[in-house]
Amino acid sequence: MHAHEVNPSFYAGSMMEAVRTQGLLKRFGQQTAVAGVDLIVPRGSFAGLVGPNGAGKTTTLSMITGLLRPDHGTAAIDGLDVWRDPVAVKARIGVLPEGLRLFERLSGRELLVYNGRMRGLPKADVEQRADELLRVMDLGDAADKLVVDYSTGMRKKIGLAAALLHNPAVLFLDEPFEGVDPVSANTLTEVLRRYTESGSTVVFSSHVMDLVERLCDWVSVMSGGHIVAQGPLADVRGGRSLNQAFLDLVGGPRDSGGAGLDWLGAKAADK
Ligand SMILES: Nc1ncnc2c1ncn2[C@@H]1O[C@H](COP(=O)(O)OP(=O)(O)OP(=O)(O)O)[C@@H](O)[C@H]1O
Repeated sequence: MHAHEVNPSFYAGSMMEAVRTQGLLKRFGQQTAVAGVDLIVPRGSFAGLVGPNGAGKTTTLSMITGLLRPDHGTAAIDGLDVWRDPVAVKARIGVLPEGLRLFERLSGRELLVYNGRMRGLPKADVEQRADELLRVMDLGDAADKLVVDYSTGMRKKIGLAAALLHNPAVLFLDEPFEGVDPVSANTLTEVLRRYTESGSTVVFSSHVMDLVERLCDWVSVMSGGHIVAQGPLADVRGGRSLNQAFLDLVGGPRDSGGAGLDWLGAKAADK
């Protein structure tokens, strides 16, 4: 089937799903980064996308969020095709991308107000939401500081606040907890839990299995550009810890970790 020919049952079937991709494929030169991915995320899920470095998670999320055009395949959000209906899709999603770029010369508050106004929200609503988000994210004291002076964790939090401001139906987060302190991580978790309990959907990529196990009710595991397991957390775990399931699924540890590093460590110097 051609990249843009879609089986009509694809959209009918995808109405109950927040995200559904079919045969999503992306090559960079000779390398196939994403090799025909069928990602499914039911509505209201707290979904984790996990996989080793280079598995294709970021590339997949970029194609689903309209940032990178797929070579083949389709992606739908709430039954709407991402690449045929980009405006409607972008109104429904919030994105915290990897390596987030922010307007550095705005204050945190200005950044939120700018985002909200760009989304077409009325000024009074934007200001009220911005205030609440700044307070919940514990950025109240930094609200009028320039983003360029924010720490890594503060940048994640302001990025997440910006992604939430228009109350999207589906929120995509690439490594949202990286660099975030434990207290703030707890706050973020609470905010996201409340958000999914109301029927909205979170999809986040992470390498931290304990976190995924604790937060997620749905997991997709990627390896080498493919989905190697996907479903409710309990099914993917299959009675193991998620970490063990992950190691079993992606074939690690590739060797026992230390082989070939005889020179490494204090004992080597004694030899
Ligand atoms: N713009 C690009 N140009 C060339 N190769 C790329 C590009 N983006 C990604 N790749 C390659 O595609 C593969 C998948 O990368 P991707 O960033 O999607 O993986 P990932 O699962 O998000 O990895 P990580 O967990 O390390 O962030 C990698 O081998 C990477 O080198």
